[in-house]
Amino acid sequence: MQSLTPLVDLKSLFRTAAAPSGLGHRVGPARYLIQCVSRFDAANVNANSSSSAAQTSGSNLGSGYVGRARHDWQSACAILASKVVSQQQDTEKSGGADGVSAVNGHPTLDLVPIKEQSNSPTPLPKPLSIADLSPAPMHGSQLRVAYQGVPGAYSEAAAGKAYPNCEAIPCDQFEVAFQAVELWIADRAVLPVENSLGGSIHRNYDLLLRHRLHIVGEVQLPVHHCLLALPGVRKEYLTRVISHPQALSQCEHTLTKMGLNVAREAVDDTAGAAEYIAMNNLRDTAAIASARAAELYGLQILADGIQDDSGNVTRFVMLAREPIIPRTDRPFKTSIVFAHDKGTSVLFKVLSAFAFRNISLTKIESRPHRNRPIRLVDDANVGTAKHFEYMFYVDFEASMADVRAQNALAEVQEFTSFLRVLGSYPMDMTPWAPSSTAGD
Ligand SMILES: O=C(O)C(=O)C[C@]1(C(=O)O)C=C[C@@H](O)C=C1
Repeated sequence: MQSLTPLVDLKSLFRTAAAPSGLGHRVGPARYLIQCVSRFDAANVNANSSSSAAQTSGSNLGSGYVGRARHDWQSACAILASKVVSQQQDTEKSGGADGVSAVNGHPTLDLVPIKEQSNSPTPLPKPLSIADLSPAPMHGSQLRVAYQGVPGAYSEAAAGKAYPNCEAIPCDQFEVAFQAVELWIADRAVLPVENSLGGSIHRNYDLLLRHRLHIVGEVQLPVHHCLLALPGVRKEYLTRVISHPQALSQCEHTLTKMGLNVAREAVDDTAGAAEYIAMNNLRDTAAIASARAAELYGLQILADGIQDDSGNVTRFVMLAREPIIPRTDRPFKTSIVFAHDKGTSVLFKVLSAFAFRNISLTKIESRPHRNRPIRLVDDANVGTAKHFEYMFYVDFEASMADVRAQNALAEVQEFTSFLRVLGSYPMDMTPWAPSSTAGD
């Protein structure tokens, strides 16, 4: 009888996110979570109770975030990120990490590692209590989901679609959203990776590789853009349109057709553009953003549905510290990234490993190989050729629990010098209808 052995060491292909670095040896993740999350919770509750929460349908993403809570969260994230670095440096310098004072002039969170008991020469280890093990009291039952942008951003809507009852946590950069999950401040991150008109969001491909989070799901969000301005502002007054670069590129033709040949300026996110206009009372500037952003920041909708195509969809991935267990009872997708020392010549072989097994690829992306961007080739003695080096990202339609996918990856492993499974996760199969455009 033939014995079936797994062809790929699945464990080695999935890499797990580590506990917060620099703190792990003194404060375990659970204790770390108690200290930082409970502070933020207090700030959040205060802010939420003092502002009226405009609820999004199907989720509890309210405007309560707009005021203090968001500011608190964003400074908390910045402080936290710099604190981890400064703690690491302090620990390295002094061989110990006692108190941590203000960072960048901000008042700090209480993230000080637990001190040894000074009156006991040989402190006994303290038994774990149930409180050490259960993060539930700080979290409530709500999942905390980090996204890039401010309330009203499409990423916030994507977080609500992915996790309908979540507490959405705005982050000012993609990198901060990754760190929020790694540092146990958020449970998940929801980040855009590609848009049907604008293409890939390269930054997130690079960050997926740099960080150790796992893709645990995907959501596709129809993106319906509006042109927003202060009440009373007319199209003729505009000298500038601001938005996220993806949103600007998704509306380029429509803006031109509308006669808006004014300056385009890129900002961090669509809703942030709307907020900026409102905060600075800009009567010559319009933002491309969602109708929810108009509502949150008190702007009027000058034009509705200005995306160049009615089928404007952005695909987001959900990220977690742990992978999910792949299944075969529903359609799954798997995302991998690979490279080879001998450059792009292996690409055909890798792709054929999937073709042979009738596994469809849904996406292929290449990014510069940051560790070794250029390879010098000098085989003809006529100067030195320079080859650019790439990392290849491939999504394919199969679960890692499917033996076809395991065999394909075993083969891919033979052809590559680096291979990592970024995640195996359920495909977003929600029925979808194109949204209307300004021309309809
Ligand atoms: O700016 C926002 O609202 C975002 O959520 C970001 C983002 C993106 O990065 O592509 C998300 C969806 C749209 O495609 C436009 C912008």
